[in-house]
Amino acid sequence: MDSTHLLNLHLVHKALEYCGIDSSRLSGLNLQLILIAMSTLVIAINAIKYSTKEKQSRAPVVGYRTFIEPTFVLRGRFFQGARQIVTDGYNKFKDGMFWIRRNDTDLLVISTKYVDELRGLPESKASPIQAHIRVGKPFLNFNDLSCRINKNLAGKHSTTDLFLESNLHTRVLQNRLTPNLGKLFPTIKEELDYGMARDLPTMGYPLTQPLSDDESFVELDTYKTMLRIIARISARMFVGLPLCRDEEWLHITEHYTEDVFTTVMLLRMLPKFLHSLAVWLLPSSYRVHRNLRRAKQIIGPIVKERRNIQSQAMQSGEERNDTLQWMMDAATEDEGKPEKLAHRQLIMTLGAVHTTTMAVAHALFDLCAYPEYFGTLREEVDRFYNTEQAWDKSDLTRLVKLDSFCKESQRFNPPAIFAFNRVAMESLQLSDGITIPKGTHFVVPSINALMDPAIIPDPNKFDPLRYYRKRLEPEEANRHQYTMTTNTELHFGHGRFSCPGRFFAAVEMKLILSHLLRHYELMLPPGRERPVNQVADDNIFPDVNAVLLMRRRQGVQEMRSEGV
Ligand code: HEM
Repeated sequence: MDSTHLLNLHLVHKALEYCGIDSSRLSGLNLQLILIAMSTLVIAINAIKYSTKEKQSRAPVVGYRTFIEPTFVLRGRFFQGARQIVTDGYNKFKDGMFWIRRNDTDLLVISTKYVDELRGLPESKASPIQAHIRVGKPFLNFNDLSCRINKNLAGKHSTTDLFLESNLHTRVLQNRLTPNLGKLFPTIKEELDYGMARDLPTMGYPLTQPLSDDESFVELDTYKTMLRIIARISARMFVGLPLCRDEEWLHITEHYTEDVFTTVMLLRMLPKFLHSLAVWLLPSSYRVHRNLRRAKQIIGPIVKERRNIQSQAMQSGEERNDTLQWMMDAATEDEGKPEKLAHRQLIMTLGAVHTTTMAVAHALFDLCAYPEYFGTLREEVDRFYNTEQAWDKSDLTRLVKLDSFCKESQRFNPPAIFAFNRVAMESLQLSDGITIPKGTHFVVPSINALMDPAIIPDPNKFDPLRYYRKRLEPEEANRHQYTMTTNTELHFGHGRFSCPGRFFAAVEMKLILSHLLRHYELMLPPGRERPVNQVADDNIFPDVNAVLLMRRRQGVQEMRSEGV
């Protein structure tokens, strides 16, 4: 009799003793029969459990290299290798579901075919906020999957948990900022001009000096310069003058997001029970809290002063058109507390500034990597500049080639591998009978959908005018725009909770690109290729250190007195 068999018999003895049966009175054969019966029972119980489990739970886990690869190794590999792992899963299960293991959590990746039936669900059923913000509980509760999930932004540990309290900022972006973009256009452009004149490395804009043929190229620190310009424009919309030109405020808004992300990425590497301790030790977390404290000190008095002026017989003098004022107007008593309004300014900045900067940086890198498109885009931009009529937002919507370029650049360089992050707040029954259990964090592989030849022809070709060409068909003229979302074009989300700031982002982006196209020559440094994107888990970033070369463009005639 081998040692395993002995051990089994010993366990049978113990089990029988535990049940109050005197096992010494049973023969060896009986014991073996009992052993077989117990094993059969265990197998049967498991088989019943498996067959009655909801179909979804059987979704396969992708990424393991071999069946003996430890899960912590797979999670570690996901940090840099997410794209390949998800692509492998997509290629095998694109019409179904599969699990991926991230350092902090498991995500259920679902087919794009489910997006249409899920996109209208309310927060109480499929919650994006829970998926982005909430922090999982440190200890497991096997009855509630959500306890095992640490959400994308680690909630209170990164100070983003204010999102959970209410959606005041989203209401304001949807109801005030987006509908007023036309009216706000001159203000946006004024801030853009101010930023371009101050922050670009080539001075001399507006073109006061004649250009010489041999004017040399200078380096453009692409990401950092665009970040500053976009932080300025966002601040002008969010808090208005004079704070939007305050160096400390701009610094806070630029760095809050960076430090939140650094904190979140570091926390993901640690077990959850260490998070509360780690946030006290991480320098990035310290900076998050310091910037938040300072933001409250800065915004608090402004809110009080504005309220004082308003209460003095509503004589505010000029109408304030910024999100701080709109939030003050729309807030409930609790939402309107000065420290909460300050906090919300930073939360909104978190959604607005780096996302748009990344998109602009990617577009500039793509422009320089495909310089053959400079001519086509410049021709379109110049046509609009070379008229005497004043610029407005509708001019931007007529920049259809530039719009198409932005969309194609985003297709190749989205902000993340996944979109449509949701947590099932209750069991979700899908139309094909599959269930997503309560508490599951699910996502859609948006990057793969837009690289799938079944969805988009010749997907690996960078074709910046593909959407422009589609729009030449009369019935398609108003479709395929940068800001439009569908169940396969998900980089701004889709449906009820799609990005409320994307129309503002598109205005900023097209203004910046058309300004640069109009006034400057840009190129990659000789011998360099397009800067390679960086990845961290499912996030995708442009190379923040990559430089481009730029110089003023020759022979540009300014028709407009304001010198756009
Ligand atoms: C190119 C730039 C941008 C990209 C790629 C982007 C992308 C996204 C995505 C993917 C979502 C999640 C949608 C979902 O859950 O399904 C989102 C949400 C959000 N975005 Fe943007 N965004 C951009 C610019 C902006 C700007 C400029 C603002 C502010 C003015 C903004 C404010 C927000 C807010 C507040 C949310 C949360 C909405 C909610 O769940 O209530 N975003 N964005």
